[in-house]
Amino acid sequence: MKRPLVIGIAGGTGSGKTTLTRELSRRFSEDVTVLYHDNYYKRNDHLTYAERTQLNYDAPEAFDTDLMIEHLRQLINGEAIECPVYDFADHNRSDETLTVVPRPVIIVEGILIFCFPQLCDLFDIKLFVDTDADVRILRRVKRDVIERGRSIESVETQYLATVKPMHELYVEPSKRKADLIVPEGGHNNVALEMIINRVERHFR
Ligand SMILES: Nc1ncnc2c1ncn2[C@@H]1O[C@H](COP(=O)(O)OP(=O)(O)O)[C@@H](O)[C@H]1O
Ligand SMILES: Nc1ccn([C@@H]2O[C@H](COP(=O)(O)O)[C@@H](O)[C@H]2O)c(=O)n1
Repeated sequence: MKRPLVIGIAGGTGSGKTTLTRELSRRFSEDVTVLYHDNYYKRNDHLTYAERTQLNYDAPEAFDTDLMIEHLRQLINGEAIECPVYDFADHNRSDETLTVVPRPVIIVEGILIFCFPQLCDLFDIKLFVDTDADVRILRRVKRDVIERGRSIESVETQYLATVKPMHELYVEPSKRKADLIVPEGGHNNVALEMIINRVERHFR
C-alpha cells in the first residue's frame, strides 16, 4: 500500500480547524481518517472535577502526545488503532475508545501539534488556520456554552488565565512551522480548492 498522505492542521482555538477538516473529510469521505489531538488530553482521574476545571489545557504537557505519535505511526503502517475519546464536559478522558482505521489520507488536528518536532516530521503538509483573536473568542464562547457545557463566566476566566497566554507563547509562534497559512479555515474556498487539488494529486 502507498504511504498515506498525512496533513497536519493547526491554529488557535476557534480558528476553524475542525471546519476545514470537515470540508476535506466531506470531499474525500471514505479516503480520510482524522486524529484529533484533543482526544489525547492526559487522563486526570486522580483529581476532582473542580480541580480539573482549573488545569491549563493549552500547554503542550497537557497532552499525551507520545501516544498520539505511536498511533499515527501505526496508521501510516496500515494498522488500525483504538483512539481515546475525550469528554469536554467532564474535563477528562472517557472510558470509551474509537476504532480508527488506516486510510489513504490522514488528517491530524490540534492547537499545538506543530510544537512537537517528532509529530511534525510525520506530516507531509502542514496547514495553519489563521483567524483574529476577537473572532476566535466570540466563536469559542458560543461553542463552549452550547456544545461543551460551560458557563460564559468560566469561558472568560479560562480564556484570560490560560488560553490567551498559551496561545501567544506556543500556538502563534508555531505558525512558522506551517507550509501554508489559511486565513479563516474551512470557508476559504480559494485555499480549500488548492488543498483539494494537492490531495487529488496523491491519488494519481
Ligand atoms: N469562516 C467561518 N465563518 C463563520 N463561522 C465559522 C467559520 N469557520 C468556523 N466557524 C464556526 O466557528 C466555530 C469554531 O470553528 P471550529 O472549526 O470548530 O474551530 P477550531 O476547530 O479551530 O476550534 C464553529 O461553530 C464553526 O461553525
Ligand atoms: N477540559 C478541557 C480541555 C480542553 N479545553 C480547551 O479546548 C481547546 C482546544 O480545542 P479547540 O477545538 O478549540 O481547538 C483548548 O484551547 C482548551 O482550552 C477545555 O476548555 N477544557
